[in-house]
Amino acid sequence: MITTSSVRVSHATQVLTGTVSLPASKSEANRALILRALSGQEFPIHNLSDANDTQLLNRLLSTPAGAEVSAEDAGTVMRFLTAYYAIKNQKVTLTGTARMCQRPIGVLVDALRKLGAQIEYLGQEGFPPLQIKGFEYAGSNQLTVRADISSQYISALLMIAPLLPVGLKLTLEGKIGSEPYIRMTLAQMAHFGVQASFEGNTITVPAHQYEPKVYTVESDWSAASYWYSAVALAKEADLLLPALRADSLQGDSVLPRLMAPFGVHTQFVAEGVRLTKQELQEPLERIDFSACPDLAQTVAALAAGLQVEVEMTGLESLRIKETDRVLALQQELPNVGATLQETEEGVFTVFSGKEAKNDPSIHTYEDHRMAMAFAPLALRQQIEIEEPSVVKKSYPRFWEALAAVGFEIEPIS
Ligand SMILES: O=C(O)C1=C[C@@H](OP(=O)(O)O)[C@@H](O)[C@H](O)C1
Ligand SMILES: C=C(OP(=O)(O)O)C(=O)O
Repeated sequence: MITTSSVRVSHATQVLTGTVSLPASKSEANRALILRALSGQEFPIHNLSDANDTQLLNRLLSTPAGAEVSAEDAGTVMRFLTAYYAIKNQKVTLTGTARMCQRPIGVLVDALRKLGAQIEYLGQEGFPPLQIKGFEYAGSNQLTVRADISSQYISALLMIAPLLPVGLKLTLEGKIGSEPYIRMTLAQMAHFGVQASFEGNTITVPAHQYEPKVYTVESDWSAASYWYSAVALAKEADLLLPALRADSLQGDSVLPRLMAPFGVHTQFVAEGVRLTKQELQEPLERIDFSACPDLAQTVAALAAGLQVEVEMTGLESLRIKETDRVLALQQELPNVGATLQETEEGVFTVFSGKEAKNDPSIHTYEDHRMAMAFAPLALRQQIEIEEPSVVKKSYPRFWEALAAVGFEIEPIS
């Protein structure tokens, strides 16, 4: 783990070959951990992510909850534990980093209150920290929730729904953002014996006991995106990304299709995926990130590196993630010769090919994806990334993995 204030990243040959070490998906791992805890049984979860988000949730679930619990900067931990502690009738104060206390949670708290949870806000209404005081079933088995802010509220409610006396009928209102994450939740619930139905905008979950069953977490497709970007920016590349599957539960497994126009060829092999270079395809279409918001920064930085123009939509949820990611991109892209401008309502265009700074330094705003999205640009010019330890949220061995395929990583104090 690099803990210096920044790292200087470069690559002498721009040729990438070898096997990349990928973390396991923190999304899948954190669902598996919550579902195991809700099952009340012990069973192995293989390939548990070493991401801080997952290690943190694992610790919090395997020790009795103290009076105050911190979800740190992990959205899934904050949202999933709010529902978990409520249904388990555990009295805790749930807090997080300063940024976490600016990330809304009102939709989830309102829904849990309707089900019978007693939850109070200790600071600003609608935001952590929360005091969870107990649960007394209110008799309702139908809820309507907004689906256009964060899918994590919906996943949190779905996972506890089978423990309610008669299950739950959840109606989703508005545009459904991050939908593949909702489907991932339902697929993992089905793995543990709970079959929900998702028809139109209504999800029906029966009351049912989760059944113990070994679970193996897939590698993280969001983390794979930085390698797709690296391949697109390299002169030559042949990389193996282990333990990724074509039949993934992760929405970010759209990468083979998304990255083909940027010159990356994906081949599914027995061990995972093999990435090689192919011709850049023109023209690049407008890309909608509402189903895969975690890929937006990767694509914006890559467009800057390739000096192409890209139109991006579906960025609404980026404003309430680890940082305001739209603003962070707008502030940092000019360092590498690009801008991000809202060209129509809801449409953001990366304009590139402007003059990049010499030895640019990228501020990362306590956001792992800012660090990882910009790092592959080192294949085109030396780049400094500030606060490199931020990657520990999802990909603690990111810098080591870059070094293993020829990137020079120089820690700077
Ligand atoms: O459920 C999950 O595991 C996640 C859902 C997404 O968040 P939103 O639903 O808030 O968009 C995604 O950005 C996040 O990294 C992980
Ligand atoms: C948005 C993210 O995480 P979370 O919302 O779980 O903090 C992310 O990992 O990009």
